[in-house]
Amino acid sequence: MRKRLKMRVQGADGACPAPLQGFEELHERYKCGRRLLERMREANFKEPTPIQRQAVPILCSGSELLAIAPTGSGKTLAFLLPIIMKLGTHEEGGARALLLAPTKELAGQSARILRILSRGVSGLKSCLLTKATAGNDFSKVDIVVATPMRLKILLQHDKIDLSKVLYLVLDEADKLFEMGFVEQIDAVVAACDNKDVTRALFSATLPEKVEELARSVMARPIRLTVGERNSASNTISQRMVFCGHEAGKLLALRQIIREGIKPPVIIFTQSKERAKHLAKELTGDGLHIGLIHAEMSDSKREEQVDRFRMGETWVLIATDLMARGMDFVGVSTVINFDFPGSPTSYIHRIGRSGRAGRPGAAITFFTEEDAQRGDLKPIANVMKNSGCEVPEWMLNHTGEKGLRRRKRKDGKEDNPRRAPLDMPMGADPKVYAPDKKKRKKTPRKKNDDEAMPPLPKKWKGKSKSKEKKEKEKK
Ligand SMILES: Nc1ncnc2c1ncn2[C@@H]1O[C@H](COP(=O)(O)OP(=O)(O)OP(=O)(O)O)[C@@H](O)[C@H]1O
Repeated sequence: MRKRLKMRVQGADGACPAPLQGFEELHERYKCGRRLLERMREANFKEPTPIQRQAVPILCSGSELLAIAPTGSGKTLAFLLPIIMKLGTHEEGGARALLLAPTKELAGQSARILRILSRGVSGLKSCLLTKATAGNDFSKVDIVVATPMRLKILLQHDKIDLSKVLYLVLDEADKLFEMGFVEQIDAVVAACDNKDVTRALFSATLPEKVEELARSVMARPIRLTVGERNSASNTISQRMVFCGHEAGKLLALRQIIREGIKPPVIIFTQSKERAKHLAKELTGDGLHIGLIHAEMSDSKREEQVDRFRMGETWVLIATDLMARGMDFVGVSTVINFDFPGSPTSYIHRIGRSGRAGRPGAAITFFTEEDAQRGDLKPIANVMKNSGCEVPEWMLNHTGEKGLRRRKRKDGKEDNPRRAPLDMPMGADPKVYAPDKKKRKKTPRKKNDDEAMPPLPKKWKGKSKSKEKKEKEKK
């Protein structure tokens, strides 16, 4: 079965459990309750996807796991099922499973699926860590879903005990291990110090360097790969559209819309400024436009996600904030209005369509400057590897000396300077492009999740560890 489903297992020393034939087998093999199986059927999960067939038995057997499978291939259920099955029923005394995700939206989405699956099934209590829930009593919760920064601050204030955690899952693991998050991840991994903890890392992409880092927090994991490493889902048809210069992009977009495009659609820009500008340009075109970026308040972001999910908005203009993990049913097309900064970013952005085996489409705009920066070749290679036709010149085009995109020291993607969307045709982009040096800097948080609320008054008392020490003294 592994060969047929393009699954590869490494590091198991011949001890990898057999893949599942079907969900029913979970009852015989792992005593999965009938109600959970029923709930899955109700949710239309009839047959396991390849990653679920193999990852669920690995996690149920207690092995640590590094799982890499394409976008939209069902990784969420692959880590939620073993947790729900293994934790059984509600217990007080501290969280026994912890899910980490890089964005609030993704954490919220996983928490939502967890609630749907476990409601009325096991009595397990889960909590999504947000500003509003940060003061909760986590000793009464079985499963915590969080972003790393928020959790690290709770740990620093001694407001959560992770020593009972038996399952630690890092979703979109490569993003979590990017510079900026490493310190928080280290703190969380160190706090999950139960000797029986099982750690699992999931993503659609795992660059080799990041894999080394990821392995440093695990003990002899099994490495499971489904499909080709670092490739796009093969249900997405992909094409690039040449727009000349920045000014040509709006024209190209309106042309595509005029030709008829089926909603829902997601359009990615490289920055919140450009997302806002594009939304303004398209308002009045008769489209139902949504907009989401990291500068918005939590409630606004939530509202935008909900409206898009319910079909109230047809076109969601977004930054890379929405590129990871978000699952909107039936997104027909993803448009990369601004060229993605890396193949990883490309794979995740376009992976918002073509999910759960459905067909999807991705259109990527490029300008002469994108080609000069040498950005085309890596993306063209991803397209070719997933079976799309790509012109030969793109696969060989390495950009122009002196104009190539520079790599930042911290490994993060650097956004190139782009002329504004409303620049007149034929105008000199250098005149219109904002000068980086002169651009007014607004004070920015290191990353979005650092917006931690001040400690509620009731926390200002003794920390748990201080209380413990005092008790021990007595
Ligand atoms: N066994 C199944 N049968 C049918 N649909 C499924 C099954 N498992 C998951 N799905 C559906 O597939 C879609 C994608 O699942 P999920 O969000 O878990 O993908 P993913 O692999 O985590 O993607 P990404 O890499 O983008 O985060 C969801 O809509 C989910 O409901």
